[in-house]
Amino acid sequence: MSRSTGSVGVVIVAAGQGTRLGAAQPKAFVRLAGSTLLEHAVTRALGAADTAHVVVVAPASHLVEAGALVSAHPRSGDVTVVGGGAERTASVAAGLAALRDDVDVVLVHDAARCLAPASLFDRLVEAVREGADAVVPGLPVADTIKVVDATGAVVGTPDRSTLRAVQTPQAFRRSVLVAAHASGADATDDAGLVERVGGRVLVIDGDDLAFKVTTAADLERADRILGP
Ligand SMILES: Nc1ccn([C@@H]2O[C@H](COP(=O)(O)OP(=O)(O)OP(=O)(O)O)[C@@H](O)[C@H]2O)c(=O)n1
Ligand SMILES: C[C@](O)(CO)[C@H](O)COP(=O)(O)O
Repeated sequence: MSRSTGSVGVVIVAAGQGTRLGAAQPKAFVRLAGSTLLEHAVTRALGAADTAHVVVVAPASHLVEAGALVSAHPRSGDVTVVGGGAERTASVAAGLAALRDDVDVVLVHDAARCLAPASLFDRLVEAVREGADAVVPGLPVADTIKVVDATGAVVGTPDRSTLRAVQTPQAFRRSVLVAAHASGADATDDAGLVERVGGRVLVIDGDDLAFKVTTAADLERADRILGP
């Protein structure tokens, strides 16, 4: 494994509708302590030590609004806004295609995990720089997990100590992620695509702040964390 020395790019996917949140606008454009989820995510991504380029993937209906939000950031020149797809995987692919040529370490991040701190980005980049192809943050699970069949009957109880609840950002050597996306495989996260093509994925300690805003209760949790 060789050390990576090129630039770091971050793809922030923000093109989902946020159906489960039920807001009047797409989730990334909902406000939290005065800023949108998207702005919180962009600020933290650009706050990471090595971030050179950020690609924001926005809904086609909100490209102008996303551009206006990004333009307020002092480093707006390092941010590109593109349109997303119908599925998260298609949105990530659109973001990947817009990364600068000199980027060789890519982090894929959900705008919905808007409080993931810059320090988490830094730890992931370091792990790729040390030679890993794909590195994701994960937390131990608190519940016992059952595997069930279509009837609801339990078919297994995995050893909980081997399980991790995986977050974003997820970090990759660019060539590895591009190849995984080109394979046409399907997965609920980018690490899953790499796994499908036989790649090795490393899990490092996640961060409680990287939780996903999915429901109104999650938004309230984020609001409480940011305080008055
Ligand atoms: N077509 C899509 C679907 C999702 N996402 C992004 O992927 C991240 C994780 O998705 P999730 O939290 O499930 O968001 P939504 O799909 O918007 O939520 P819901 O399923 O409630 O509609 C979010 O930042 C979302 O904006 C995206 O860019 N493009
Ligand atoms: C990428 C992800 O956030 C990792 O936990 C998750 O898989 C996204 O899933 P969703 O169904 O698109 O919310």
